[in-house]
Amino acid sequence: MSGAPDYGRAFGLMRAAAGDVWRDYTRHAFVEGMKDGTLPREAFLHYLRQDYVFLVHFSRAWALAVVKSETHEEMLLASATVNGLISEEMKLHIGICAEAGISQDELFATPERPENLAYTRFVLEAGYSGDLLSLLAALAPCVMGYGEIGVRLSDEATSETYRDWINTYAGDEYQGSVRAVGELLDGALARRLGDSYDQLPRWDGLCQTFNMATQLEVGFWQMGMTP
Ligand SMILES: Cc1ncc(C[n+]2csc(CCO)c2C)c(N)n1
Repeated sequence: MSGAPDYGRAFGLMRAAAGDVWRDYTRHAFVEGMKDGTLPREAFLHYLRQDYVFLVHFSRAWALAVVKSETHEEMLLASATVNGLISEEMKLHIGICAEAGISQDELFATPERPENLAYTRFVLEAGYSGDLLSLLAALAPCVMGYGEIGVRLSDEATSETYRDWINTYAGDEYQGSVRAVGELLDGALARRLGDSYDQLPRWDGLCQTFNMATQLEVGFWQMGMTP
């Protein structure tokens, strides 16, 4: 699609293979509601509370990426992501929830929705039973999708209501980390499978993992619409 940021070759191929599912994710009604400010505050805060729980498990999945790394460079990037998640992204959630009167105790005690559990445990399982490639294929929709959504909403938003959220993902710091994950994915594939990785039988399975994680993102937005 024209105008979408470039996050590397493998991501571009996986995104194209995912077809309409990618669009369902990145242009979900929840996203469009943040764009024009019509998303009810109650839905947004419910989403944020679930997303806090999500980030706890996602941090664990990125920690598993350190375990599954085979080079110092891979370890550096995976560990930087673990740190970014715990010390930056989770703080955004704690801050916005605090402003809305949701205490840390309340936030930390959020009961996990099944759609949330399904997504994070799917990602962790891809990592437990697979190698770094399987794990990164499951992690990529989350990282790149929010990068794409952030950039588009930063251009197209017609309301200031959700500007903090949009700016976090559209910002240079986050965009730099998405490009770095794109390079990690490209490098990890070339290292393990060679440059023609997309011609191998293994590639289909990786695209299926990416596709399933993208569907689980759609389910997560849907869950967000029903507090
Ligand atoms: C449901 C859901 N999907 C994606 C993200 C965004 N996100 C979560 S972890 C991570 C990687 C580290 O930068 C990113 C970008 C989110 N917050 N919630």
